[in-house]
Amino acid sequence: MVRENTLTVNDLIYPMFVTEGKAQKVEITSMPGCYRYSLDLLLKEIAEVFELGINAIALFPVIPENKKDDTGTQSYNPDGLIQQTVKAIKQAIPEIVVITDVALDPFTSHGHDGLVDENGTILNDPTVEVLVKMALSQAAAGADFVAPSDMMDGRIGAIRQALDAEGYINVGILAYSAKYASAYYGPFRDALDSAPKFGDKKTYQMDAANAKEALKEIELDIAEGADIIMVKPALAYLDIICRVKSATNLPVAAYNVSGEYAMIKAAAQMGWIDEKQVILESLTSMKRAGADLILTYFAKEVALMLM
Ligand SMILES: NCc1[nH]cc(CCC(=O)O)c1CC(=O)O
Ligand SMILES: [Mg+2]
Repeated sequence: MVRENTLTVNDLIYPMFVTEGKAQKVEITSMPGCYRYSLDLLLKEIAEVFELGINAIALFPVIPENKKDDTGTQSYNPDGLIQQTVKAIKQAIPEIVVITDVALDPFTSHGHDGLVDENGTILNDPTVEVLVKMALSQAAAGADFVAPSDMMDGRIGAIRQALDAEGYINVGILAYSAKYASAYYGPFRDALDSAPKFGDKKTYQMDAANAKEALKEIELDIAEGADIIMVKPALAYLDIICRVKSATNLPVAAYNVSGEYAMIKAAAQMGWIDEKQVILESLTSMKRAGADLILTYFAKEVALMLM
């Protein structure tokens, strides 16, 4: 009766990986229970999770090496993997909310989230121009939200302006506003073969030691038109979720990332923890910290647990 926070399936957004081809369901070694799906099987899985009450999915593409290049040109191909996938999902299940990732790393041969010069320096403004084209191509395909996970400065305002100018006034922006340069993304980068080929993402993702900086980042994205702001990762950043929640009335999302998922799976496989209880406790802690929405690879398992 006096419980203050209750995790529900409505809080969950399910990140899903799509790959080219047919009849593909390839498990991600470092993320047991997570798969790269080809579109035909992805649609079946989405129908299943929608039935379980999951109302929103976040899509991530697995792009073959031979389609990657230094400028991520496939990212804004109107007939690209993500664009085709969004169209097919909205045709099959129009009610499910489809959130697309806006960042160049799955599409660049170097694996960085943006364009880089010969010294490996990220080129913020030229990258924003490409991200705008990417977001427009996703909106044209039917995405409900575009989710810039790149951390370039000014990309939220530029994307908002471009979406509105092209008439996509109802396409929302889920901004990865406080995204840290985290080692917890390892398994995800395995899934997409997208680890940076040189250097790291510390020049554009945040320093894990900083909290006030997150408040500056969300302030900028809110002023630029973000509809939802995100803190990422989640479990080691509950204090950031809490500070951010107190600083805004916008919905706050938390991303329970691949490394957090993999750790629980590994400990559970060793028989060292009660997996279901640890999953529920971890996600409830994110809600307690202030998360209104949680992107989590546990979404389907939790939906089944909460039935
Ligand atoms: N920019 C791409 C992106 N979008 C989501 C994640 C990580 C998600 C996860 O680890 O679950 C990443 C990887 C990265 O920034 O390197
Ligand atoms: Mg920013």
